[in-house]
Amino acid sequence: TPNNIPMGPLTVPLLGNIPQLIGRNPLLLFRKWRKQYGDVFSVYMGSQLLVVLNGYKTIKEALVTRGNVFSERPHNFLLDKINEGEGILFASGTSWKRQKKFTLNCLQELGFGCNSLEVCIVDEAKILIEQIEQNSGAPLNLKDILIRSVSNVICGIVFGRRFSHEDKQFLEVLSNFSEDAKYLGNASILMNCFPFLQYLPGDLLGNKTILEHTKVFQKLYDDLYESHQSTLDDNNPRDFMDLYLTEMKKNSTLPNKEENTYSKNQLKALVGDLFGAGTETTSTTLLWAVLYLLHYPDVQEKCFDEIQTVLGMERLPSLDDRSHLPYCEATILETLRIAAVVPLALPYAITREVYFRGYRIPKESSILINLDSILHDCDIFKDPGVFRPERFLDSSGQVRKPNEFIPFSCGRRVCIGKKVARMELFIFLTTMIQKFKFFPVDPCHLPDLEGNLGITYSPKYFQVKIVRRQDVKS
Ligand code: HEM
Repeated sequence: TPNNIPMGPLTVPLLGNIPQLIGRNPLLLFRKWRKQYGDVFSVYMGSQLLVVLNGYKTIKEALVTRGNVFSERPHNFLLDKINEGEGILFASGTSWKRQKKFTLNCLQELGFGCNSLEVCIVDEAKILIEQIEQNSGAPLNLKDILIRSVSNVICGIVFGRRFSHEDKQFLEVLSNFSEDAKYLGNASILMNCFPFLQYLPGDLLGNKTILEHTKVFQKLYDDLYESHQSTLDDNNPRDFMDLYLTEMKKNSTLPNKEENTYSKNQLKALVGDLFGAGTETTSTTLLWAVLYLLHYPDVQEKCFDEIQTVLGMERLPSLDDRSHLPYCEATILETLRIAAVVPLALPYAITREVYFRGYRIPKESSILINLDSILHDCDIFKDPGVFRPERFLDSSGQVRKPNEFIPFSCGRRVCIGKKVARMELFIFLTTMIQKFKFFPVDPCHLPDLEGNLGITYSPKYFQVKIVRRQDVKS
């Protein structure tokens, strides 16, 4: 290729590879292009070069061995407008490093991996069960209920409170986040390549809707910010917001203003990131789990039998049960693998020219980390399209995770929420399986296993019939 840039499919003038991608599942195309062009290939969105990295060795070499080069995010037209480069998800440089480190420490302090967060998740699981019970036996859109439960866990961490499933403001923010996640992937990529699209009449790409939604979130955030400010006790932090406000106060006395990366706007961006990154991902994984259980009823029964043997029907699952429920754990791992909920991680940027695996990657190129290429690699996971939890069990029935299993990515940008996500997935899923049995609404037409790619890869809309275990006729 000219100038030793990675090879890739033929491009159309001005549009690059957009015509091949429109209306198709990019993940399937990327699988095909990997076979044709190898583990490092190029795709053009307009004139913008995206280098797609595939396979465990290549991705690990980039994100871990050369993590100093592969750790920045590209400018994103929409998110720059919303977050002004602050927060974690789409921030870069010193500000990102400080905010990520601080957030990780806070999450640790607030009970990541220890009891208080677990209590919050178990309480939320009880409410989830009540919500499902109200609709037992009728076709149900489980997605909305799951989003409310999962985001209440984030609310507990960030604001120290939960919201009722009927709270109008809460419901509006959640429905906005869901809609934004659908639009964000396509809208922001296209708008980055063709900024003039923002001036088109109407709102074909959803950019105007997304910006409108930020106002609703801003109102909720402002209310909670004020109430935290007025009741703050530096010595008794109640939640993430309190910890941040205390740190902000400390930093405001720094003589060198450049050093201070703590601000009200920065906090708003962080809260938005924790919601955005923590809610859609985890609830979508749970939804995929239910969808796969509909397709693989034997797996559902094995999980139920294991739970019944270890816990019975009454005692609710807790994190201590994880090691005693290896088949359930393996089912969660298999869902994280097969669903690949964040299949292309988040885009990376190269801020200077880089030589990688013999190729030249020009400055300002974007990099896509194709996690799907690992999680569906048939050399690592035999028959990758088959849902088989046993692949995560060793010969003695204990959980076994290969190093290549990285649904949360790796290196400096690794997901900060992977512990909390794993806790939620375990408690929510095992509690639901203990109490209910999932049935397809129409046994002759199971919901589609091919999903939609936005920022996450999510199932197409489906309903499920959920029946209380005690009401199931054997
Ligand atoms: C099943 C659930 C989840 C999955 C599969 C998942 C996966 C990922 C992936 C693949 C990335 C991209 C890393 C990269 O760019 O290389 C990421 C980033 C991130 N995740 Fe998660 N995540 C999940 C849940 C959560 C939760 C619960 C939180 C918050 C509590 C969270 C917070 C974040 C943040 C803040 C980042 C950005 C990290 C950075 O840019 O430095 N995630 N996640």
